[in-house]
Amino acid sequence: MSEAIAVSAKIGIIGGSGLYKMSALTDVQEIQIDTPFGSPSDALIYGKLSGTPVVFLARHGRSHHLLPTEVPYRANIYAMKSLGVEYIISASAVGSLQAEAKPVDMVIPDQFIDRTRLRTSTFFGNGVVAHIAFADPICHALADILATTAESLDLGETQIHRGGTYVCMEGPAFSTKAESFLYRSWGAKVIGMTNLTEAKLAREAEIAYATLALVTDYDCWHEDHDSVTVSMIIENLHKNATNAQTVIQAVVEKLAANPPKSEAHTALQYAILTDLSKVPSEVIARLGIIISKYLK
Ligand SMILES: CSC[C@H]1O[C@H](OP(=O)(O)O)[C@H](O)[C@@H]1O
Ligand SMILES: Nc1ncnc2[nH]cnc12
Repeated sequence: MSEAIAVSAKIGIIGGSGLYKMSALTDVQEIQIDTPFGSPSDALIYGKLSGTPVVFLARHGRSHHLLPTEVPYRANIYAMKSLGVEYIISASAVGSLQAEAKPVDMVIPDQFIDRTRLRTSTFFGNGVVAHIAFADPICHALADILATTAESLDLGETQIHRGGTYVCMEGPAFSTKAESFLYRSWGAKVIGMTNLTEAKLAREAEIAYATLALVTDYDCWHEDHDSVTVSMIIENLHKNATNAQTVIQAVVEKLAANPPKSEAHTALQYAILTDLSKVPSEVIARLGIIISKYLK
């Protein structure tokens, strides 16, 4: 179970492939948290960005030892919630499915398609049924701040693309050409392996969530890029990581000055179908802070 936690932060940052720390953090503390859903990917790193408290988590661990399937998504989101997080900025490496989004560009997606098969993407079950609305899986207000901020900065050759669909595949192998062409025919913009699962759990936890997707490659559909390789991705990730941190720090400043309202913050209000007074106390205890505000 979580111990008493001395720090809190309203803004969480989840760093994906290539973003294992935020260099500009000050007053840094490592926080080990245990949750009813197991241990997070790594210690949560509490610190201040431009004076604002934030908490950072490396999605695959700081040494990148977790496959996308192995990431403990529920523990990660629960741990963020237990520190008081209300907004999560996710930074993620993606392949581009459209020519206009070129490697080193940034995309702020607004939709997902689920191609995962091996993950638990809900806190509910075991006697408590809830169905969150997920038609708009990304917090518009947070995504708008991400896009507006990124557009206002000089990021060199990096261009910003507002909106687009992120296909979330299981991995760890990259797509076949047939799959890549299929996703293009669906009009999807980018492909990755992590963000849909995280966005669903964040919504259940009533945390606003948006993604800064960092384009590292053209997947395998592009005639000039026959297949995706990790070395190609890493090279572009290094170029992207500095820009991503610049954008995130500026976004944190805006969020701190003017935290937006988000529909995510009341996502469970009409979602829980079960009569919670009939649910065994151990089941309620496991859901803990996810549902505590709905217990009379
Ligand atoms: C290193 S390429 C594949 C890997 O990168 C992305 O990770 P993340 O979303 O955590 O940045 C992608 O989803 C795969 O997990
Ligand atoms: N082409 C790709 N497919 C899936 N995940 C990715 N992450 C970065 N590039 C990717």
